Amino acid sequence: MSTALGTPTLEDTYAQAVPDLVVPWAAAPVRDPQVVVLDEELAAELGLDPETLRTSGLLVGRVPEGVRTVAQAYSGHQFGMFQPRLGDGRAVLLGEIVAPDGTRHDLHLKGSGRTPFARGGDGKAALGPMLREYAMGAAMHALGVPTSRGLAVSTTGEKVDRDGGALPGAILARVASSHLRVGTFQYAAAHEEPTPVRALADHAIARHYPHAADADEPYLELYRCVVDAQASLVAQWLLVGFVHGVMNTDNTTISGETIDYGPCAFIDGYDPTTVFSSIDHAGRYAFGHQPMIARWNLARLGECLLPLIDADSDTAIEKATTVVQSFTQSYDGYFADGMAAKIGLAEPDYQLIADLLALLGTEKTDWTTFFRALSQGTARDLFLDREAFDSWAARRDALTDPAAVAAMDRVNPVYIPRNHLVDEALTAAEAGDLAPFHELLDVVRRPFDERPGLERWTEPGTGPFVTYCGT
Ligand SMILES: Nc1ncnc2c1ncn2[C@@H]1O[C@H](COP(=O)(O)OP(=O)(O)OP(=O)(O)O)[C@@H](O)[C@H]1O
Ligand SMILES: [Mg+2]
Repeated sequence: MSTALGTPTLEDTYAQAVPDLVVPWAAAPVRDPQVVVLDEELAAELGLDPETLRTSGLLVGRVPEGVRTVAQAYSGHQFGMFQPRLGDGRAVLLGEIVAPDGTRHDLHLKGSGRTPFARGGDGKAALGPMLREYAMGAAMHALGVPTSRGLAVSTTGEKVDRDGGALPGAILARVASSHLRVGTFQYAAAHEEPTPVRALADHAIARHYPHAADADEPYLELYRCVVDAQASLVAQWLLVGFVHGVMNTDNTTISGETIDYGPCAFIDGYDPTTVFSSIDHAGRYAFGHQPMIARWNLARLGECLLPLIDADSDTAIEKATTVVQSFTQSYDGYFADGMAAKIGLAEPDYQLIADLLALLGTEKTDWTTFFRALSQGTARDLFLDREAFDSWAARRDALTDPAAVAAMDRVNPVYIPRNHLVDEALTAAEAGDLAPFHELLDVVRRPFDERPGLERWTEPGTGPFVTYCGT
């Protein structure tokens, strides 16, 4: 069913394809909605009129009659422990929008009230974390990393209780190419009847990897595609210095987009052991662990697909194992290609890259600053042990013509959302001052152009490097 809604039309192909994986559910009514930020560029990409969006109430869940909004079921491994029933506890899927360019996008609300999946939660979200998700999605998009994106954040006029304090409540309207997660497959597989993994897999193929439908082994091809998309995604995270923070299987997408910006942050100094989340005591989701964890999560997806991959279970395991093992090689290739571009090489040199990482790790050199300094010829000044840098640099047979230097500057950002400045902007926003948040957005939306007056955005924080884990 699709329903006209002024300009946009909300479709529900997901709910139709897998009705057992959704619960019809409406967003809770909002007393006093105020749109705090709206991404007009994203609205335009979707063919939506910003003014209609601001006034129609759609951004807090007011949909025209006949639109069937749903909460989606999913399971997940959280910090390695399987939780059979998670799902949208505080979210609803409003529907799918087909943009003028023909691409399909979910429009989803986060913080829109309790659903049957809420368990103990209040169904709400606080303004700070929703603004964090909005800003991080905008930053990642500007950096060219596949991501879900905030369309808008609205305050609800109500307070939410967090850590004993009352914070402004908010709803994030989020756009993603879908909300299919590894955890969605886990839910379908764990609840055999009547939730068909096959129908879910067919929907995923049609939506994200249509060529797989024509492959000899469509479900194996689907698996291959997801493994490859995640290998590419996680390589891009490491290349920009991003730590997701909660890489549970329910936060791992089938599309290969980044989703759920909780306790996430960008590193300052290079240190693979960096952990930002205050709840990640064992460092499971540390910066340098992310490729290994992605592969672990993808193995969980493979388990769900086994019955579709081959009727003989040994054969299915053998085929799926080959695919998940290919993650490492794919990841290494994406990462090495990306590093070659960052340091101005025509071809990856694995040893040179490994030695650079060791060098940067020794002094915890600022990851973002280093690569821009390298193209400017000032990287040496960043090191205490300059001879160590000199001997590495002497081995680097870099491209030196101006076009090559400019190409480096197109992949190495000047500005990232430095964690201490993000926290500063969110604290101000929660106190009613949005100016620092708008500055943050302005900075991260143009990450590659150096601009005067933004020097403090290139300075690392002084720690402690823990993001607040508020929701
Ligand atoms: N305040 C809350 N009320 C109800 N359920 C919640 C609340 N906070 C989190 N949950 C649920 O806990 C689970 C894990 O939460 P997590 O923080 O990963 O997801 P999320 O951030 O709410 O959503 P998403 O993954 O879509 O970005 C999900 O099932 C989520 O819906
Ligand atoms: Mg989540």
